[in-house]
Amino acid sequence: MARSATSARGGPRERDETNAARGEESPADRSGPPALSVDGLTKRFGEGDEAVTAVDDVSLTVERGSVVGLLGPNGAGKTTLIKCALGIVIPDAGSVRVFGNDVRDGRRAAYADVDAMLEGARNDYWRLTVRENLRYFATISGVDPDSVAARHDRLLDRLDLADKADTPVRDLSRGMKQKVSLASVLAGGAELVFLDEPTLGLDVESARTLRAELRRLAVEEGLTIVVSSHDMTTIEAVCDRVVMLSNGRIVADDSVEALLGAADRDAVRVASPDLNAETVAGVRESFEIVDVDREARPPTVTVAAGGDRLYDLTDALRAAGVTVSDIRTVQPDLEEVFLERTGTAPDAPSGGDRR
Ligand SMILES: Nc1ncnc2c1ncn2[C@@H]1O[C@H](COP(=O)(O)OP(=O)(O)OP(=O)(O)O)[C@@H](O)[C@H]1O
Repeated sequence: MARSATSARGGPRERDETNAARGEESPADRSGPPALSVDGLTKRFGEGDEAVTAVDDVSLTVERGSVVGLLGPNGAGKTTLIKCALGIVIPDAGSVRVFGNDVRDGRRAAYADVDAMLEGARNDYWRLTVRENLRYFATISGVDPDSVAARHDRLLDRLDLADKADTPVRDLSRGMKQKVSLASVLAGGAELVFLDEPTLGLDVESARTLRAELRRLAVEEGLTIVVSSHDMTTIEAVCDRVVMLSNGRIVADDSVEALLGAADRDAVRVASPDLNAETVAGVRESFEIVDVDREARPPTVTVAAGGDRLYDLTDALRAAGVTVSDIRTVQPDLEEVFLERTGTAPDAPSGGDRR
C-alpha cells in the first residue's frame, strides 16, 4: 500500500559517475505489463482566474526495473503527477495503471507492491529504533518482518545506518532520519517506489550513499523507481531515463545519454577579471553565449565555440582587451538541456500562464 515518508529541504550538489558512463545494464524484467502507465493525465486545482493546470495531458510509461527521473522547476507538476499515480490526488482526466491494474478498478490490487517517499510527509516513528521502524513498515506492507531481516540488514549496511540500528530515530541527525525514511520505504520489498526529492537535506556523503543504494536496488534487484528531484547529480547518477516537465507538460522524455548527446556542442568557459557587461556584449556580437557568471571570481562566460571558432574567440577576446585567466571546454549537463528545452532552469520557479 502506498505510504508517504519524510523528506527534508536544502540539498547539496556534487558530481559522481553516471550510470550511463558506467555502462551498466539494468536487469529489468520487461515481461508483463509496465510498472506504471499513465495516459492523458490532467489535474487542475482551483477555479476561474485562480485555476492552475498542475498536470496537463501527461502520458508516460515506466517499464519494470527502470529508473525514471522527473525533472522540472518548482511548480512544474512533479509532485502532483506522483500523487495522481499513487491515487492520493484524483485526476480530472486520464488513467493510471500500476502493473497493468487500472487504479479505478481497485486500489488494493494496484498498489499492493508500491511504496513512496513524499516530500514533507511524516513517516517514521521517532520513538522506535531504526530497525523497529523497518520491521513495522514491512509488517504493514503485509510482509513477515523475520522473513526480510536479511534485507533490512543489507539496507542498513548500505545506507551506513548499521551502527544506528538500535537507536531511536528521534536521536538521529536530520540526514540520517531521511535515510531511515528511505529504508522504511524499501523495507517491505515494494517493486515500484516513488521518491520525491530523496536527497534534499542530505550532506554530500549521505547523498552519494543514497544514490549508490538506489542504483544497486535497480540494477541488482530490479526495483522500479520513479524519482523526482531538482538535484541533477541524483538524476544523472540514478536514472535510466528522464522526463522533463514544465508547466504541467512533458517537454522531453529520453535516456540521460540521448538527452546529453542531443545537447552536445562544443562550449568553452573563459574566466577573466576583464569580463564585464561591455566586453561580454562584444563577445555576443560574434558568438552564441551559453552562460555568464559575474559572481564567479574571476567572472566567467561560457561560449559555443568549437573547432576553429575557438581561435576566433581567443582573437576576439584579445582584441577586446580581455586577459584570459582560464579557458576550458564544458560538457553539457542536464541543467543545460533543460534550459534549452524550456528557457527555465530546473531549480527556478515555473513561469508562464497555466490556466
Ligand atoms: N493542493 C493544491 N491546491 C492548489 N494548487 C496546487 C495544489 N497542489 C499543487 N498545486 C499547484 O499545482 C502546480 C504544480 O505543483 P506541484 O507541487 O505538483 O509541482 P512540483 O513540480 O512538484 O514543484 P516542487 O518542485 O516545488 O515540489 C503548482 O502551481 C502548485 O501551486
